[in-house]
Amino acid sequence: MRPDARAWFELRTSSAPSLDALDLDALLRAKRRGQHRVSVVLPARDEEATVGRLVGDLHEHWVRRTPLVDELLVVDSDSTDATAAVARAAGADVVATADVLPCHGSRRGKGEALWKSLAATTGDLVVFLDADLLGDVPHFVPGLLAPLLTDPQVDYVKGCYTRPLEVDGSSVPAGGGRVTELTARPLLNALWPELAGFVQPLGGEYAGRRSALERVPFVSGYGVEVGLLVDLLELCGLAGLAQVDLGVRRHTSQDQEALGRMAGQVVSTVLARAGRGWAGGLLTQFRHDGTGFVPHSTAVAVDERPPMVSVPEYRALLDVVVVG
Ligand SMILES: O=c1ccn([C@@H]2O[C@H](COP(=O)(O)OP(=O)(O)O)[C@@H](O)[C@H]2O)c(=O)[nH]1
Ligand SMILES: O=C(O)[C@@H](COP(=O)(O)O)O[C@H]1O[C@H](CO)[C@@H](O)[C@H](O)[C@H]1O
Repeated sequence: MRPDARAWFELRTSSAPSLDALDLDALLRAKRRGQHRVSVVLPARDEEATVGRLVGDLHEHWVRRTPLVDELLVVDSDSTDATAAVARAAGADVVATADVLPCHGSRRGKGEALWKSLAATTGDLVVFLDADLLGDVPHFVPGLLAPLLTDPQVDYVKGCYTRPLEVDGSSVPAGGGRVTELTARPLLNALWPELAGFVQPLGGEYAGRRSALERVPFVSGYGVEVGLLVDLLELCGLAGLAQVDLGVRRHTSQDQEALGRMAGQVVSTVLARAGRGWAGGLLTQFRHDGTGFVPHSTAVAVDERPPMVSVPEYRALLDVVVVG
């Protein structure tokens, strides 16, 4: 690592305490002192199998028992299953991506759900968690919030963790984060070496100040995490970014072909931010049909939404919230 990345890694990497070691009173005092409002957002597409337990845990710990979270929102991203009903029954508010800022239409992708969530929440601190997380993860929320509640210089916090890989229902202790290890990390080291200290640049668990999040574009698909990292580096500087060790992160994994398409979106975003671009924006992959290889192409061109602060309807919403 370059000296600046190494210095950042030493200074801005912290560890989240376990739930029983957490000083909840101190956290709540910091929240009150800063007059903070906390929104937790779960983007979800077809997550009925996992979203209920996850939302139930979060609601029990951080809404019912301890008022750390003021809004718990699941953004239903074109689900075809019972994600919305399961999430609502477990205690979350639920909104369909298409129903937020409808005048701006609706695009496919995780980043679209995250962008729209800014117009569907009111917290000055926003926590994002994937909805396919497995295991006990309530400590992720205070872990991600702590740097924002205690250090005014920090605007954005990424979770980091070890990443087992779920294969055919069984879990192997390492091997997760395939796009991170095989695509994002080499590219970021090459093009933004100051970001080399991020352990999980693509991780789906992160938190930020609304004042920063609303000033950067949101890539509509899976390029959203790498896009946010590069754009927030520019907006906030490396000193404004932090990471917190959350322990272990397990989630439902996709197959290699799907991750190839995800990697295509990540590469497309990196090339766009590096001032290059992907001519044609098409990724060609191959399947074998028993007699020969069959090519099939997927569009991976970057599609992104502008900084939310530039959207008139969003500013009108904030005026209402401020006045109201
Ligand atoms: O179009 C999409 C794709 C994904 N997701 C959600 O974004 C999170 C991460 O997506 P996924 O699990 O597909 O990625 P992985 O974790 O496998 O990298 C999950 O909560 C998905 O339900 C979403 O809201 N809209
Ligand atoms: O980190 C990664 O390599 C990918 C794939 O993880 P796995 O190999 O399925 O554990 O997962 C992340 O990347 C996506 C794109 O940034 C994020 O949207 C996901 O939340 C995150 O899980």
